[in-house]
Order: sequence, then structure tokens, then C-alpha cells
Amino acid sequence: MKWKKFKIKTVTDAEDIIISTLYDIGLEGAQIEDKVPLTALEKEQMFVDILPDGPADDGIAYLSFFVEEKEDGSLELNGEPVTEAQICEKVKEELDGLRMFCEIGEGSIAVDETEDIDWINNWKQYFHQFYIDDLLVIPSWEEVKPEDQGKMILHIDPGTAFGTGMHETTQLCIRQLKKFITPETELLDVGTGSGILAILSLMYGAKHAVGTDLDPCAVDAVADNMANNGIAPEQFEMMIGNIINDKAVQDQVGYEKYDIVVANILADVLVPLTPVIVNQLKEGGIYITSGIIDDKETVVTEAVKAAGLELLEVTYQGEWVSVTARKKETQCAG
Ligand SMILES: C[S@@+](CC[C@H](N)C(=O)[O-])C[C@H]1O[C@@H](n2cnc3c(N)ncnc32)[C@H](O)[C@@H]1O
Repeated sequence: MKWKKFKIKTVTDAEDIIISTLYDIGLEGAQIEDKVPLTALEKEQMFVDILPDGPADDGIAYLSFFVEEKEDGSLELNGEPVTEAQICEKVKEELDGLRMFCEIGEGSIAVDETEDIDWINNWKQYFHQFYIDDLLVIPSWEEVKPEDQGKMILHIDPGTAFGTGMHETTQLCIRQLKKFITPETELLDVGTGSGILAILSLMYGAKHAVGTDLDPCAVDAVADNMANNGIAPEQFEMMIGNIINDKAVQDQVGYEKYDIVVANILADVLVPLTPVIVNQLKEGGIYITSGIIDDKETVVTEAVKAAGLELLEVTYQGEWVSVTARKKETQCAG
């Protein structure tokens, strides 16, 4: 399999914002090369105890994005045919936009071709079982140790969809979900990816879940993860499509139906999503969001308030934010 590699030279502080921004134009996943030392948690997750001292961190980072090349050499982005030059132009536009409000360093783009036989699976060697508070998350290719048999365990294989549970935003959502789930909860998980948030909600006692995603890869990932965690097909329904602007998806998902809507998507998606999702929530229903990088907190809290929701709580982990709100109940006159 051949890939076009678009390699951006930037600075370490701009890594997350560039990855988030380029994700929005269809460049998903990035290879990061920098000299930032690994944290204790990263070493633990990678099963590395001692690493030789690397070179000093010079603040420079390289982010590589990959686009699969078809047999005839053509490229696609978001399902549309596109040329290498058009991708570079689009990336340059996005980087120029970012430059106006943050330091992104050189921002140069180099294009290369690469052949990687198992790009999809290579990352698995770094993903091992880990805890989110008292929840043990075990990748589907690892065994449960005898001493862990009685623990709350989530078996996860994100396949090619997002959602291993390692990301701060997923963990922020999980903690908020635990606060509000009841045995009566009807849950909507927008941007379900691997299905992790919906599956965990069902394991924490929710009655039923619906998941939506744009990415068709989410269908197989969700089915595998449901089976691995003993979730029955009637407990979790999956729909592919864009709930923001597709009326058919909105109708299928249903109106005034959900006790909780969770959406771990980027701030720029949450802004148009929020006024739509208000119609899917029951009165008094809870809206849990994350995927918000810290400097976009206000953008989301303002969108939540503008949609008529009552802001309940803002929580933080690392440079990521989660915003929780409630749909107000209609007051009876008199
Ligand atoms: C950050 S991942 C979250 C995955 C998982 N829910 C988690 O918390 O780990 C965001 C997901 O949202 C999906 N997505 C982005 N825009 C969307 C939209 N408008 N409607 C539905 N899904 C969307 C992406 O395809 C991706 O799977």
C-alpha cells in the first residue's frame, strides 16, 4: 500500500492545535516526531521503564499526515478526488489561519511517498492495558490476568476508528457520564468512533444507546467492541451520517428522546452541533461535550448558552476541556 506523506515542520506547542485543525479538513491521525521526553504515564503505557537520554528538546516538531494513494496514483480527501498540490494548498491555508493567533514556527510542508505494509496495525505494539480511575481497559489482543478477574473491565479494539480510552477527552467524558447515568438513561453518543462511551455507559447501567459517526469504519469497530463486552445488539444502535445537517439522520435518531447526549468531537464541530442536539434532548437532559482544546473553552461554553442550555460544569485534564450542560425544563404558567 502506498501513501503520500505530508510532513509539516512546526513547534511542539502547536502540535495539538495543528492536528485538530487538519483533522477538520479530513487529514486524520498524525505521526509526531519531537524531542519532548516521555512522561511517566507514557512510559508505563508503552511498557518502557528506562530509556536512554535523548537529545535536548529544541521545541521543534514534525507532524506527518498520510493520504492513501490509489492504484492509479490518484488521491482522495473526504471521499473527493484531490491532487497533491490541492492538499498542500489547503494545509497552507489552515496553517496561515492558525498563525494569526498562535506561534506555529516554520510551518513548511514537505511531500514524500512512503510504503508501509502495516500502517494500520503498527500502533498496537504501544497500546497495553491501563486504568481510567477504577476501570481497567484491556485491548482485545491481551488477556485478563487472574488477579483482575473481579474488576470492572472494558475490552477495546478501536480498529481504525478513534477511541482507545487513552485520550484525555475520552476520560473526561467517562467521568461525567458516571455522574449522570441511571437505569432509565437513553443515551446518544455523537461521534461514537470505537463506541467506547456508549458501551461503557451501558456497562454503567444505562438502558439503551444510539451512536452516530461520519466514519464508516466505526460500524465494524462498534460491532467488535459490543461483542467483546457482551452488549446485546438491541442495546446499542449505530447510525452513519452527519447529524448536524442531515435531516434523515436527525429523524432516525429521534427528537426529545435522550436523557444524555455525549459528544467528544472538536470544538469547531460542537459549535454547529449544539443547537441541533438541543432538539434531540429531553427536557432536563444532560449534554456532555469534550474534544475541546483549552483555548476553545469559551467558544463552546458560549455555544451552549446560546442554544438555551444551562451550563453545569467545566472539567479539565491536561490541555483538554469538557463542558457539561442541561436542557432547561419548561416552566408551567401560573
Ligand atoms: C475524538 S473522536 C471520539 C471517539 C470516541 N467517542 C471517544 O470518546 O474516544 C471523534 C469522532 O467524531 C466523529 N465525527 C466528527 N464529526 C462528526 C459529526 N458531525 N457527526 C458524527 N460524528 C462525527 C469522528 O469521525 C470521530 O470518530
